[in-house]
Amino acid sequence: MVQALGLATTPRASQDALTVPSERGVQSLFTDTAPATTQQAAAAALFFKTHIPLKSWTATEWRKQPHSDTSFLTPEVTFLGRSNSGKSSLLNAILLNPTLCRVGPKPGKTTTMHAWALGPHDPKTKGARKGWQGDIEPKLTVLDMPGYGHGSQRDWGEEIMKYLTTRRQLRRAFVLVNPAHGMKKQDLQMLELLRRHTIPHQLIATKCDHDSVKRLPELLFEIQNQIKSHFGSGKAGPLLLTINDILAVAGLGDGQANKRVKASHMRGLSDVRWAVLRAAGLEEYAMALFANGGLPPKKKSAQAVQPATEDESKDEENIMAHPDFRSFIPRDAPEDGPNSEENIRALPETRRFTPSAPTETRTTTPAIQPTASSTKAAQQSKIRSIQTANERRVPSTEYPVRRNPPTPETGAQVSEASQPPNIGIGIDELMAMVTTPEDVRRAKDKRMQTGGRVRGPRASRQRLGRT
Ligand SMILES: Nc1nc2c(ncn2[C@@H]2O[C@H](COP(=O)(O)OP(=O)(O)OP(=O)(O)O)[C@@H](O)[C@H]2O)c(=O)[nH]1
Ligand SMILES: [Mg+2]
Repeated sequence: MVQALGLATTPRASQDALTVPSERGVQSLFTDTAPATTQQAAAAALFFKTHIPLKSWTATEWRKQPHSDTSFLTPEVTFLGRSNSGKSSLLNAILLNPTLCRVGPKPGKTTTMHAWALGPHDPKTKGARKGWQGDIEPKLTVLDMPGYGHGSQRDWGEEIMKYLTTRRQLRRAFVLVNPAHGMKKQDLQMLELLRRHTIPHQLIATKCDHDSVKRLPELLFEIQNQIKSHFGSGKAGPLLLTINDILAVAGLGDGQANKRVKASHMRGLSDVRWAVLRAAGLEEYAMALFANGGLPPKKKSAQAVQPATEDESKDEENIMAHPDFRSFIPRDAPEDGPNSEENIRALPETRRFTPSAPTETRTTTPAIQPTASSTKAAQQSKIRSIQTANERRVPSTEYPVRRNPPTPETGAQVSEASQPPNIGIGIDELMAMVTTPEDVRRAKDKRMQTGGRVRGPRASRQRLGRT
């Protein structure tokens, strides 16, 4: 059962086929999702090594993608955070390409959304890769976002708000926070927004290599306390489970743009990579890829795609058997062995995680039976559509699933536990988070009046007595 609960009981194999840089220096604290085992870390590293990022879209192009496009189904994860929190650096590090996203010491380096589609194509020809049987389909899209807060663009709020609230294939938003600065107002507002729209999210503490690293546990507790005191324990309680784990990364930048950072200085990347794969539902794929020595995992035969059984609709049992069962343990679960099955079963019913009501597809869509197709390509696409349809039948129970409001046609209801708390935040509030160049200039003026040092032409003019 321990394994079924997703605990990291697998001893670290000393002789793994693929070795990954030692990244365990900074441990993730508060992990309800078990940290990646050595094998999982290696599988994740192999996935990002074999799936090369290609620019998929930028800025507002996401709106133009037709729904029939295959990219519509490609899972997406995004990286959010204040300007200069290290989003682009983290992306470069996990995607193993130090020059992919522009990085700079000044806030506001990234000015628009960039989406990278990760597919198993040849990086030179961008076509099919040898040994991959022509498969170039992107498996995952990762997004680099402009930062909010100081130094950001005025149009940040509106566009990204629209993206976040309407993008259906968005599987998880990683919110990056510098623990030395703690949770700022904008970060808490961002969490409110994510909760309100039940967008799965997870915190990542960045730049943990600085002096702050010695005080890291203390700083992370502080972050957790800030979140707790901000949200309280009311109706938002169950949703607190979505940010149970704070991952920590370090050594991803040195203050100089595009300078290669030594891999040995990086910490915590494995856990982030694994979390990305988990968010996109690619763990099995990555492990199969790893087991297959970096070649495409063997596809399941059409027969292997079974229709959902009646048992699968029993949510309670599904949750118990779910490898991420630990994610559902409420924060204030009994202290003594909180992850033991007895303790979880001992929790009152109301305290257990209740999954949302069945999706419209589970009740209305019959399981799709595969049929023989004439061509291989047609067969493969058929299998894919069956898998997708069947996957939709049982929604992910790890995080509250975002869905449309219940419609009179389908009658689908959203259970109370998954109802977003009624926290008011809209475009206006988000716009207020954004600092304009005027704001920055005004802040500089203020600092000058109060005797603060200001750099730049105005300061030089002042020094030369020309003002
Ligand atoms: N020391 C240290 N510096 C880091 C780390 N990660 C990023 N940096 C530095 O922090 C600065 C900002 O990094 P970016 O990746 O550009 O930050 P960003 O969040 O993308 O910033 P915007 O694009 O402005 O929103 C750069 O100078 C990086 O070199 C880290 O883990 N440790
Ligand atoms: Mg950036």
